[in-house]
Parts: sequence; C-alpha cells; structure tokens
Amino acid sequence: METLKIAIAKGRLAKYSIELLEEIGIDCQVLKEDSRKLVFTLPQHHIEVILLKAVDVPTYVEHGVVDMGIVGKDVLMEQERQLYEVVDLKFGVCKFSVAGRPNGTNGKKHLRVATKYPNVTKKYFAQKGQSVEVIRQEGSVELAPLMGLSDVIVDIVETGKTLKENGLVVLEDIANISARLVLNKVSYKTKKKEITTIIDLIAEKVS
Ligand SMILES: Nc1ncnc2c1ncn2[C@@H]1O[C@H](COP(=O)(O)OP(=O)(O)OP(=O)(O)O)[C@@H](O)[C@H]1O
Ligand SMILES: O=P(O)(O)OC[C@H]1O[C@H](OP(=O)(O)OP(=O)(O)O)[C@H](O)[C@@H]1O
Repeated sequence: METLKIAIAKGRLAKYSIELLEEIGIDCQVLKEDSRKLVFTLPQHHIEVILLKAVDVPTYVEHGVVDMGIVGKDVLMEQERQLYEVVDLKFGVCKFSVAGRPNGTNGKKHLRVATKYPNVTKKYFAQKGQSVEVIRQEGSVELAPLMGLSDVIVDIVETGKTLKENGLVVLEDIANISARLVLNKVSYKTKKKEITTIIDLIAEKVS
C-alpha cells in the first residue's frame, strides 16, 4: 500500500482537521503532542501528515509533494490553483464580506479597499464594475478604515466581533467560506484507491 501524504493548515483549522482524521479511524495522537515537528509519519495507517501555514497548503498540493490537503475556501479563492476541491468539510465556517463604516461608501466612484485577499477583492469589484485601489495588508485589516488608509475592507467575518468592536459593519457579503479537502490531480490517478477510500470516509462523516 502506498503512503498518502496529507497537508494540514496550522492555526485555526488544525484542531478540526485532526479531529476529522481521528473520526475516520486515523490515530493522530502524535500530532496533538506539544512539539515543533512538522512531519508526522503514521506507519500503521500508511499516512504522513505535514503541518504548514494555511496559505502554503495549495502550493504543496499543486506541486504533488503531498497528495491531499485541508485548507479554507478563502485561500483557494485567492490562489486559484490547479487542484481538485472535493469535499466541503463544514468547519472553519465564516464568510468573505465588504465592511466599512455604518454610513457606507457615500456613493464614492473610486474606492480604496484594504485586504489580505487582493485577487478576490479585484475580481469582486470588477464584476460589479466598481473602480478600486486595492491596498494589501497582512492582518488587522479592520484598522485601515479606522485610520483613514482605506474606505472599506474585504475580510473574513466569523462572529462579527472584530468589526463590531472597531465600529465597522458588513456592507456586502461576497461568499461563504469553510474548510475544503483538496487533491493533487496526478495523485488522484496514481493513488486512486487509497484516495477514494479516504474521500468516501470523510464525505460520509461530514454529510
Ligand atoms: N474568524 C476567522 N478568521 C480567520 N480565518 C478563519 C476564521 N474562521 C475560520 N477561518 C478559516 O481558518 C483559516 C486559517 O486561519 P488562521 O487564522 O489560522 O490562519 P491565517 O489566516 O493564515 O493566519 P495567520 O496569518 O495569523 O497565521 C482561514 O484561511 C479561514 O479559512
Ligand atoms: O468575525 P470575527 O469572529 O471577529 O472574526 C474575524 C476576524 O478574524 C480574522 O482575523 P485573525 O484573528 O486571523 O487576525 P488577523 O487580523 O491578523 O488576520 C479576520 O481577519 C477578522 O479580523
């Protein structure tokens, strides 16, 4: 049996991803230990799990150095990689929204938009025919309209707490987000049996 390599995003999605693997019978105890290790071999299951930053998961899957990965739809929408998105895992649920001050954009013809997701932002406003300048941020995006760096933001909204505590509101929703199971296109052919077994078990768990 061939070893299946699975990439999991560190951070928010890690706990749920590990729980899901355990629910389908994969013992992930070693992944729960406090450690700085990034590669975990689970020989009894013919599986190797690697931990990496969420934005890097599609790179590893697309290049085929891992066979599958678990990553947020936000990252997939931003990167538009060549891979198969096969299961909506129904955790990491949030949405992409345009947010700003409660009085909106006052019909401005040209908007400055701060975001960690420049591609999603450009595509969304282009479809609406709205002219924008996208200002790329690495985090704390909510600060931009508060400090006058931008008119609005495009960001992830989960509970709405961050917006509320910074005096911002959702102006428009762009898309629903959740974690997805993604596959390398070649692995899907060369390790079809192993991959199909895992996909079926996961799909059954999340349905
Ligand atoms: N409230 C939320 N904020 C951000 N991401 C969320 C939220 N809820 C669910 N997610 C999902 O979790 C994924 C990983 O988020 P996480 O914050 O761990 O990583 P990140 O955005 O790369 O952060 P950092 O750059 O701080 O490591 C996101 O890509 C998204 O799909
Ligand atoms: O609706 P809420 O439940 O408040 O969650 C949304 C917030 O969470 C994320 O930020 P994160 O914690 O990843 O920090 P960041 O600003 O560094 O991206 C996101 O960018 C929002 O700021």
